Amino acid sequence: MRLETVSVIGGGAWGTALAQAAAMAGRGVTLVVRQAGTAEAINAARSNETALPGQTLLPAITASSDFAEADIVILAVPAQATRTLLSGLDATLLAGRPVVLSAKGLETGTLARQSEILADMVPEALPYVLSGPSFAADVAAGRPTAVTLAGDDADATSALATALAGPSFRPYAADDRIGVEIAGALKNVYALACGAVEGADLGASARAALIARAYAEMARMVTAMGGSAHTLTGLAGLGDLTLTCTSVQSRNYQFGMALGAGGSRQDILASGAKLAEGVATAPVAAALARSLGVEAPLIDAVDAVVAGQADIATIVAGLMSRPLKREH
Ligand SMILES: NC(=O)c1ccc[n+]([C@@H]2O[C@H](COP(=O)([O-])OP(=O)(O)OC[C@H]3O[C@@H](n4cnc5c(N)ncnc54)[C@H](O)[C@@H]3O)[C@@H](O)[C@H]2O)c1
Ligand SMILES: O=P(O)(O)OC[C@H](O)CO
Repeated sequence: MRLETVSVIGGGAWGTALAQAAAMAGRGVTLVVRQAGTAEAINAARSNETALPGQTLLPAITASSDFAEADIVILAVPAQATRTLLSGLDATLLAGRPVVLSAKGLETGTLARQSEILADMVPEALPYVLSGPSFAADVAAGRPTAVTLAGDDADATSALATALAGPSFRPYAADDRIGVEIAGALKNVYALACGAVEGADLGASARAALIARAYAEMARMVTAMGGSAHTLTGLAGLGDLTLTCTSVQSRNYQFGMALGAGGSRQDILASGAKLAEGVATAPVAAALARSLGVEAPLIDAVDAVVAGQADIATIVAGLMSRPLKREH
């Protein structure tokens, strides 16, 4: 299959960074944004100053408000926007082509993973999931980054990984789309919790304990969903959980810090917080855990705090007084 040209749909931080990564890999790239004026501004400045300031875009990138035909399509809009986005695209331009899903979240209402949304909307597309520890600013600046790229056909996934790999961007091919998607969605929920630990000044020991118990909870969720817990030993699991749960640079972590300091979801959003996917995913993950019969006290805790149903002190007291049990 020809893998020369790439359309990245979504002109935010991540879409811009992935466009840059694809250009570094030698691909010809169209960065598809919603407004013609935005495309003109990006092309004129050779930079997407609103979404990813200070990054000069490579010459192989052209911004456009039209979705043109490409060998590889990368979707990089927020998880809650994927269905709307797909409903407005010409499905014939996606049929039989690799469509790389890069949003990290579960859909409100349907509880769907990103690739389930794609299967609903464009069943003829070939789904791939890209996830792992990767801040947009790092990727765009050419700092070393490694991610997981999961797809159903091993040879085709390796070929796609090769087409997107560059000197500073290293995709590892994998086959567990479910595990990778659940890991990417849940790490944002746990990053809210870890940020709250920092915001409430509960200490580095509490944060490390939280990360370890989050990993165990994530493994229960992935297994119940039909994925492999082994996937979590990789970049999309341990890698991204570590990055997002320990970095003030993470938007989910920042949102959690504000919650931990006593802010309400409404106030934090009103103060202009950046996209924090865990906020929408927490209640979906809690519903998913309930539907699967999976014990998920950490997801439930984040859900309760985000919904304003419990304060941090009450949540911590509740978690610390759960019946003692064996670790494994
Ligand atoms: N920023 C990162 O470091 C990073 C890294 C890995 C993954 N991600 C994931 O990428 C996804 C997008 O994040 P982001 O950082 O780019 O967010 P962002 O807020 O910077 O940008 C989101 C973009 O999506 C566009 N958009 C929203 N709804 C749309 C629609 N219906 N149609 C077309 N465009 C639409 C917005 O105009 C905006 O340009 C999230 O799921 C996030 O978890 C982000
Ligand atoms: O800034 P965040 O919290 O959305 O995290 C960005 C990436 O997902 C990190 O891998």
